[in-house]
Amino acid sequence: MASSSSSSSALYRISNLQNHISPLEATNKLRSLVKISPQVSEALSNGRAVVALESTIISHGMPYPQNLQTAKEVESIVRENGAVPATIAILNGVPCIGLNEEELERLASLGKSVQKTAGRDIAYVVATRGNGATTVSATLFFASMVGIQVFVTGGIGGVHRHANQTMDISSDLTALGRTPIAVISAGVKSILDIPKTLEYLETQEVYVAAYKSDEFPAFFTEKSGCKPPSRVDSPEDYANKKLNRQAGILFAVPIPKQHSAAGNLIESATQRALTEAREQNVTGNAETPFLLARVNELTGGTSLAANCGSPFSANVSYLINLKLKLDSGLLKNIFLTTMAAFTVDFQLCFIAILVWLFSCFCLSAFFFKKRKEPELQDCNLPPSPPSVPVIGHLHLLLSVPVHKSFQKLSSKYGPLLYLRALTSPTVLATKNEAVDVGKEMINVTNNTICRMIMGRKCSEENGEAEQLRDLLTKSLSLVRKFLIASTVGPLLKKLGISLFEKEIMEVSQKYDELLEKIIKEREDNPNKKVDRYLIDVLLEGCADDNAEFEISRNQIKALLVELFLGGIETSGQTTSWIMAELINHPEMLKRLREEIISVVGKTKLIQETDRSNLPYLQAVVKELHPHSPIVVRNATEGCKIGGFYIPQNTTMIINTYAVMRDPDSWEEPDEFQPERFMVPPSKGNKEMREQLDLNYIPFGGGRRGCPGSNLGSIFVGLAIGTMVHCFDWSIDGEKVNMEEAGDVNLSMAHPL
Ligand code: HEM
Repeated sequence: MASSSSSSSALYRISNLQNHISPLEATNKLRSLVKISPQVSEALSNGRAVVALESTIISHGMPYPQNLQTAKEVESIVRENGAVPATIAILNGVPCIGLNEEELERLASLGKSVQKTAGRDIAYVVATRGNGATTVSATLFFASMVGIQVFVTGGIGGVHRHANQTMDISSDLTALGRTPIAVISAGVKSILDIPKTLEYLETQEVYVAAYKSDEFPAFFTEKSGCKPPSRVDSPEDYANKKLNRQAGILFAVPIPKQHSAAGNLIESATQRALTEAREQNVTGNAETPFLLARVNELTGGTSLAANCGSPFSANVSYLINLKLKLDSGLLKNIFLTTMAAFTVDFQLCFIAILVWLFSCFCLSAFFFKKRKEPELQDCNLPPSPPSVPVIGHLHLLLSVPVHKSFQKLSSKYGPLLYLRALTSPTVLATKNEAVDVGKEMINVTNNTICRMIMGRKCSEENGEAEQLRDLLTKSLSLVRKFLIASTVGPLLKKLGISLFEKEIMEVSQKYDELLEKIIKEREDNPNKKVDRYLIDVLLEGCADDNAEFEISRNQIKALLVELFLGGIETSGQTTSWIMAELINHPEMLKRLREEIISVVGKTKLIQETDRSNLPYLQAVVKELHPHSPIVVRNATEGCKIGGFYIPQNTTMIINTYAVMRDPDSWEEPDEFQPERFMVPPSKGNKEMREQLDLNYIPFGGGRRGCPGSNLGSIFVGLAIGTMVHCFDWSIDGEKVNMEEAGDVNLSMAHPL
């Protein structure tokens, strides 16, 4: 059953990492942490059939809510066949065998922010209390641990085509070799090396049989050209194969006839992509991403999946449908990242530190006299909500989503709040800060930013794009940590605790490797004098002792990281929110489209120069959801704000979210009303326009305000304009779900 009380401590969980070294001990310890659903538990003790299901296909296979619907459909087919489904996943560090509706919904809606968890990752995800979607190898591990004997999955991994150079062999195969479970799958995809996969399974002593076929199926097609070691024709046959061995059994069930047409289409696209890869000499690690992307392009991704999504049949063939449906979804290549999992992990570590600090403080309060701060005693500090002894208001700073809890406090105590995290003072200023921003936001994609900086995009094919996205997600998860660290960090540093150093070092090392590669490529570019981008100018400055500016190689890298971080996620999220609002307000979408058509026409694409003639487009873009709900400043010296005294070294948290939703400043602040920004530039409205500018702070403000706001406004206007101009939009259900993910960046809880 669920974890013991001690297991809720992060340190305890982290100590579990050592079990990685000793798998047997790990298995025993993990068993005590596993949560088995009442249905699965009852079925196992009564000897009823239980079918294990993996969860990576839910989190990474399709977008929400399609994935939820499919997961439920699959479970109900298992039930219809008289067995109990046990979908396996790790939630908040607890391995769950069998998910209830709520858990399934959560997993599905978290999507790709859940860590894809193979066997080797289990200890890490559990120890850091993360959310993990189990792959074949991890599902095998948990299923066998609790005594489940059958596992149905879409497909298993295999030996990659260039494994002789790359050693890329899926751990699914070794896991099968050591786990005595019957795995039913649709075979192995032809982008893998099927003959070598079968060889490897033989080495692992895995019994392999094709179901009612003399050929081993290739996932999308009935035939792969490879002969399976054996064949089974009925469940009885299967039962006869179920010997008491220590290795797994793999049953490969060919795609059902009714789906073979769609399967053949995917297969022929795969074959074409393989030929192209050979022609273009794409090999090694670059080959699989190249093939997946190319097959996606050639098949149109989801349209094919929809064709394959017909009702599941009553026997094991349902898994083929599932496979097809999910895998086509996978090919869609949608990368949705949120920071939810990281938040959880961070909070846990922090709680552990807190417990320790609490003890230290109790002792110090007992043994040492409190230092007085006479200079503050007569000061008119801002109002302060009740605090908890020793930790002060730290619990408020850690609450999620922090901007909403601050907004509530401000509505009760006023625009300026004095908070104390341990001993560090913090001021929340939530009103009318003078800022000089207010330009529309823009969708600056990863590619656009990279192209502007270095003249080429980070390529999907060689994995660079994925690498960059991964680094951005990790960096953004560190942002929240930095926010907290900026309030309590100096104190902890004094106590010899360095927060997140290891994590920061890892991320920065990976950035360094990626950027070093890009910089070298630019340095070796023979056309660099003609074909000049930002990076070339910076590199020239670095190499030239007499240049107008001085910049080191490391500083160039830091600047590029800053631009990636500042421009990519912000623009992407902002665009999603705006588009979601427009879809929920079809009359506004219609008005915007009419404006664009009247200026641009129906046959041309919207250009940068059209923007000034599109006031409604500009207003729509301005009516955004602020991507960074809080920005932070530090008072380097004591000062007065709004009549209150702010002591030196106070961290000031500006709640842009609350300012942008302040009912004293905005009429109906929670409503999407682009019209509020359509104030005619006549003299009479000057004051009104100035007031609007003062209240409008989604780009922060002052010297550290966003330097990319202007640049962004050009491209994002174009992105929104183009999407509205060129496409019809419709969604499942009546409205887009506008729930906010509770995090430091305002992302959609249910990505559009
Ligand atoms: C819709 C798009 C964007 C939004 C909502 C946004 C928002 C913000 C916010 C709120 C800040 C913090 C400001 C403060 O502390 O006062 C910031 C900082 C920054 N932004 Fe943006 N930004 C966007 C686009 C861009 C783009 C396109 C770039 C450049 C390519 C960029 C580069 C930066 C940088 C480098 C900083 C750090 C500035 C500093 O610390 O001095 N941003 N952004």
